[in-house]
Amino acid sequence: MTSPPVVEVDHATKTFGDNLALEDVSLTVVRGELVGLLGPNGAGKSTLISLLTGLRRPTSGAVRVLGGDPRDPATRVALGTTPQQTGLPETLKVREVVQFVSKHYPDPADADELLARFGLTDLVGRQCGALSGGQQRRLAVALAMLGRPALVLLDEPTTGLDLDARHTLWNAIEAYQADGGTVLVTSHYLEEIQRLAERVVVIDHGRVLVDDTTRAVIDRVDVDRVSLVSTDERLGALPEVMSLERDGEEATLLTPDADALVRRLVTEGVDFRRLRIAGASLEDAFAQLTAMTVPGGHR
Ligand SMILES: Nc1ncnc2c1ncn2[C@@H]1O[C@H](COP(=O)(O)OP(=O)(O)OP(=O)(O)O)[C@@H](O)[C@H]1O
Repeated sequence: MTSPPVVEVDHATKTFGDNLALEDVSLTVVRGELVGLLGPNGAGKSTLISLLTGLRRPTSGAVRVLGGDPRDPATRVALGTTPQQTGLPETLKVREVVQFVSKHYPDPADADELLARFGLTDLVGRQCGALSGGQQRRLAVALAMLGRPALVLLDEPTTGLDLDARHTLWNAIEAYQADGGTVLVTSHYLEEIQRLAERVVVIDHGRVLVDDTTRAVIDRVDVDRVSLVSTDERLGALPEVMSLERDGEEATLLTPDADALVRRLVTEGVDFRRLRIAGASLEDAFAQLTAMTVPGGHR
């Protein structure tokens, strides 16, 4: 018998009064996938996650996690989650919270190993209220993985973290996936999703715009990113330039044809130095995809 997908969202719609937060969303995630869930503010990401954690019920359609109803405790025991806001008991020590959470699961992970993975070993005797925001965030994600869940849902896990703490988290998330875990992660840091996720689901105005491999999503945008140092006023008006951002003398522009742009710079006698050309990023793809939608969910 084949096991059911880890996540199955089947034509799910969620309304809050007149507000259509999700419209006819369908999504399947199988074991071992690490999927990035992207969308602008208010797109419906947190609503979708709340359906998967069983905190909310779809207005119509169905949501199943490991073949079961996520509102059923027997299903939820296989689910780890980190909400956007971290709420840890202030006066409990890290060790105590870990023991407490651990007791809720039939086959918890080795706590020492998990804490080491998240760089928290030296903090086990510290009260949660005395942890920095970044340490609390790391602990929250570690707790989400403590019960050896088949699926973890991470809503903005690295918001507010410094680069070191983000790297620690990324490595821990990858280690969890390497152990066979399945991850659905939202983030406003698109370079993070580009690094972690093999697959990206973009939602906007409550609808799935794109569901594809990260590589394929990036390849949809046929643009190059060109950076150079130049004060020339004509840059933004060149026909090969789609968009231009300036940071002092540093200019970053998007172009559909970097070769043609470079030829143009030379023939027009534009003064420039430190020219660098890179392919499009997930951020470029995301900007282009979501710019194509208008409020109301029409494409
Ligand atoms: N409890 C609620 N009552 C009424 N409307 C809600 C409720 N929760 C969410 N919404 C609305 O549903 C839509 C989707 O919101 P949601 O929080 O899912 O978006 P999001 O993609 O997670 O946004 P963000 O990136 O800002 O967290 C928004 O229009 C929001 O205002």
